[in-house]
Amino acid sequence: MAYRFEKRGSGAVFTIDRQEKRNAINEEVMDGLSAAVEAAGEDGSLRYFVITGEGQSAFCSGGDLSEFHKLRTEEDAAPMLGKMADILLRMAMLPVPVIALIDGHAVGGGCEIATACDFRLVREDVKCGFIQGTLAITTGWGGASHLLLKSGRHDTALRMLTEATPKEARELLEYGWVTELFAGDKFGALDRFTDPMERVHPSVHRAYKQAAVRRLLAAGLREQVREEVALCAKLWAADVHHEAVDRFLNKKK
Ligand SMILES: CC[C@@H](C(=O)O)C(=O)SCCNC(=O)CCNC(=O)[C@H](O)C(C)(C)COP(=O)(O)OP(=O)(O)OC[C@H]1O[C@@H](n2cnc3c(N)ncnc32)[C@H](O)[C@@H]1OP(=O)(O)O
Repeated sequence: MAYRFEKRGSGAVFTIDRQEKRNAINEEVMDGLSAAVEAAGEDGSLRYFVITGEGQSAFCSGGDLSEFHKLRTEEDAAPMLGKMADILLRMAMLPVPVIALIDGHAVGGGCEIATACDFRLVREDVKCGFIQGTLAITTGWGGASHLLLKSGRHDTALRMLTEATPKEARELLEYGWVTELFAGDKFGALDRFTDPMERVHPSVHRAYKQAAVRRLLAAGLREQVREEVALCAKLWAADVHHEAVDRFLNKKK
């Protein structure tokens, strides 16, 4: 199984479990996350939803390039990009706080997943970044739209996207992307973070979350994500992208 979905106390935790691929997202993980988001949306007892990666090497390394490299054209790429973008939108709109528990590097689509969450708890020595630019594509799962609408700072958001380099967690704390840094056990960090929330009636969280979602939707998040998917799909078809992915996949051969 490429993922796990478990209740943990009053929360639910989705764990991507593909350490050998640095927790890259394939169709199986997408389908699992989609089902988990649906179940979480229907669970009235849930206080928060957490997404994390197994092991300490990577939270998530983005789309599984060995699997998605077979998508060659704009028409091939758009459904895959649109499917994950829709799952992340639904995850972002869950009626409870959504937390990315980042205990390893988060790059490419992994950084998009984290950005779609409400909070990002990040181990202090990991790096995160929208490295898609190094593959001659933009973000294609809606990450830039989530970032640009949620981020207080236009300049740091654009820097993250355009520089396309993984950045130290400490720098991303200054940027406002990291909510809180941690060292040591990730579930200890999660419990310290959720402890104050546990003392507030869950209906309060759900009410604030509803207000936050309403603001994002009013600002056009859904439409912007759709445009982002289309733009990425166009770039996906170019030779320069396929050559960059070839280089990544063949780097050790
Ligand atoms: C498709 C959607 C698109 C989007 O819309 O956002 C994307 O996500 S594009 C994908 C962006 N991701 C990448 O470019 C890959 C990034 N990976 C890395 O930078 C590194 O792997 C890492 C995450 C920093 C970890 O580095 P390290 O610990 O040194 O591991 P390795 O690099 O040696 O990787 C081990 C193993 O895993 C394979 N791997 C890693 N990432 C992916 C991936 N995204 N897809 C497929 N395979 C991946 C890597 O090839 C190695 O395999 P082996 O050589 O067979 O061991």
